[in-house]
Amino acid sequence: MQKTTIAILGAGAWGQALADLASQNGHEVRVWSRRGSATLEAVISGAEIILSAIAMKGVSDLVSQVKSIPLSPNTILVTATKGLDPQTTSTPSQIWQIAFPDHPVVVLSGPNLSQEIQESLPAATVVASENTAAAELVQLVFSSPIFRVYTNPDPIGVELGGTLKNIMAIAAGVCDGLHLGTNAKAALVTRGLTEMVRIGQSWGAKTETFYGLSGLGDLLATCNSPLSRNYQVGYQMASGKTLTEILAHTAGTAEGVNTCQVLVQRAQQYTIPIPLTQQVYRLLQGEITPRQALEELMLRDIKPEYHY
Ligand SMILES: NC(=O)C1=CN([C@@H]2O[C@H](COP(=O)(O)OP(=O)(O)OC[C@H]3O[C@@H](n4cnc5c(N)ncnc54)[C@H](O)[C@@H]3O)[C@@H](O)[C@H]2O)C=CC1
Ligand SMILES: O=C(CO)COP(=O)(O)O
Repeated sequence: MQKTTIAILGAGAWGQALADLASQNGHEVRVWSRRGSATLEAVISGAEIILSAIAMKGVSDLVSQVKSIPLSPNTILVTATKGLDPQTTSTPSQIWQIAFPDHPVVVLSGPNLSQEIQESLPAATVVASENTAAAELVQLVFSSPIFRVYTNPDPIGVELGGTLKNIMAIAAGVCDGLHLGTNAKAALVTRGLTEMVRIGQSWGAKTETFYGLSGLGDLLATCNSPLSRNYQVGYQMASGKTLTEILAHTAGTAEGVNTCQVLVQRAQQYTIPIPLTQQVYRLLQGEITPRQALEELMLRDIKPEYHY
């Protein structure tokens, strides 16, 4: 394909991996980091695609900074952040789209542990947008023999899959850390997916999106890999460490911690049942031990698996 100019905002593990994938495909890639020497203006000037891969806590501020810089009207905005805004409970793509109503916004999300991608191991991802042409361009830019990219028309569903699975990955880490066995893990991941679907429906996401790469796919990757920072948080909590101790020694961002708090707030507002998320929340708050969280989940009122 034609050489494209891409600005990657965020030089963390994920921003760097995505920058390398685009560079390997021959595109002109410029990376901006808040600690780097290049200005934001210089990095995004003339870029056809601006991709943000920063942590959730910086998204609103970054959006305001980008908004103060004139962009070409065709510039495509891509978000690869997996989190929720604590003030508004909005997703990153919603924040970008509200600030740039006339620009196409694309969500990039999938089972993509950055370390494996940096080792050139094969992976697949999803680029989702209401603007099909924008999603197809981003698909072309990143597709390679080691990175298979699918398009999808449900950006909110794709984004929520990647965001909500982080809470389940914390729970899966606890499950493995307590050596609860394969049956327990299967039950947790399956009921976790049911909870993700329920939350997604309240946001207007399509149910089937959660059964794809960005939902079930990312759930499986993150709940089963010690490379996941969220899984590590749960695993270490099972050994009795406090959240503060764990985060002090965690390299990188475990978004599930913040997402869990925001989701509890949103679930109260919209009356969404979120039993697993509630227990992860209470555990992270230091209100209960991992064993107590397990007991409370197992002793809930018995009920049908589905309400058909
Ligand atoms: N590492 C991975 O395997 C994957 C990560 N993600 C998501 O990508 C996002 C970034 O994750 P990582 O790169 O792994 O984290 P990281 O901790 O390695 O890097 C975070 C980046 O965000 C920047 N940042 C943090 N606060 C900021 C602020 N206030 N203003 C501007 N920049 C700020 C940091 O400078 C850094 O460049 C997260 O939402 C994560 O869930 C998504 C897919 C895979
Ligand atoms: O989102 C990820 C894989 O798709 C990365 O997971 P962690 O943020 O838990 O490391």
